[in-house]
Amino acid sequence: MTDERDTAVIVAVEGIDGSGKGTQAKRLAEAMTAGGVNVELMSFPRYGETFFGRRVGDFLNGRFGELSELDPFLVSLLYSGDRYESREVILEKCRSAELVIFDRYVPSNIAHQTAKVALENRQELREWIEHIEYEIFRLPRPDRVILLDTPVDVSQELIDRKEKRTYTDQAKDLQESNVAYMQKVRDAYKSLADQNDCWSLINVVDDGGLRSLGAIAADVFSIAQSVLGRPVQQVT
Ligand SMILES: Nc1ncnc2c1ncn2[C@@H]1O[C@H](COP(=O)(O)OP(=O)(O)OP(=O)(O)O)[C@@H](O)[C@H]1O
Ligand SMILES: Cc1cn([C@H]2C[C@H](O)[C@@H](COP(=O)(O)O)O2)c(=O)[nH]c1=O
Repeated sequence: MTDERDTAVIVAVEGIDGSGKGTQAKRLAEAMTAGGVNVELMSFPRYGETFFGRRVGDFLNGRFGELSELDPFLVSLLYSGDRYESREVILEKCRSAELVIFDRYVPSNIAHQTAKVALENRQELREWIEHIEYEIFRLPRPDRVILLDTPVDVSQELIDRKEKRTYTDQAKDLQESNVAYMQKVRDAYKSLADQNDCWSLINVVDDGGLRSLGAIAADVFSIAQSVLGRPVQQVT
């Protein structure tokens, strides 16, 4: 048995840095709570809360070297370690809530690390990460992954709007400042969404430019509601 989840439906909100994940995950939690759903929200990495989370912060501040110098197979372990240390908290939330929302989860590790390797090595790295996180660490799999698909130039502007982060004094960390890398991550995310039935893609930008937070939130709510399998009243 690899999945010790009890009853909670797990939704992971994903996307490149600055795509609005934190904002939309929080809005979804608030809207579902207002509609009477018992919700738990968790964000990864847990920078200040776990040993590995602090090491992720070190990595993103460049302590271990430049992106190109670091093997993504090994980098992925920092993030997996953060979730492994959080395993009891995750399982407790899955036992107590009806809906657990993750602002980034295992798919972030798959998209970000596979974007750093050649196309022919991606499948191996993806299976590596899934084996470690879901089989060895026995973390629950998400029921639905919601991808907020955002052009990199737009996400770069949105990162600039972010408040100061706890793990870095820099406006953009090691990965965020690398636009070419972020484009590869976007492509990796889109290809994962194409390949997996449990992924839903939401466009953050349309012909009119950046969509409003409310319009995107309505899409996110509708997907989460369908996974929950019951109507939830939307309190405005
Ligand atoms: N559709 C939008 N319209 C206007 N502002 C937005 C939109 N989406 C996000 N923002 C703003 O952009 C900034 C970044 O959003 P947010 O922190 O939610 O992104 P994120 O994907 O969680 O970023 P990261 O991965 O770097 O943590 C915030 O100030 C947020 O309010
Ligand atoms: C959870 C997780 C994250 N990452 C990457 C994605 C981002 O570049 C950073 C986290 O930055 P944020 O501003 O706090 O969202 O780390 C990853 O590669 N693997 C993961 O599991």
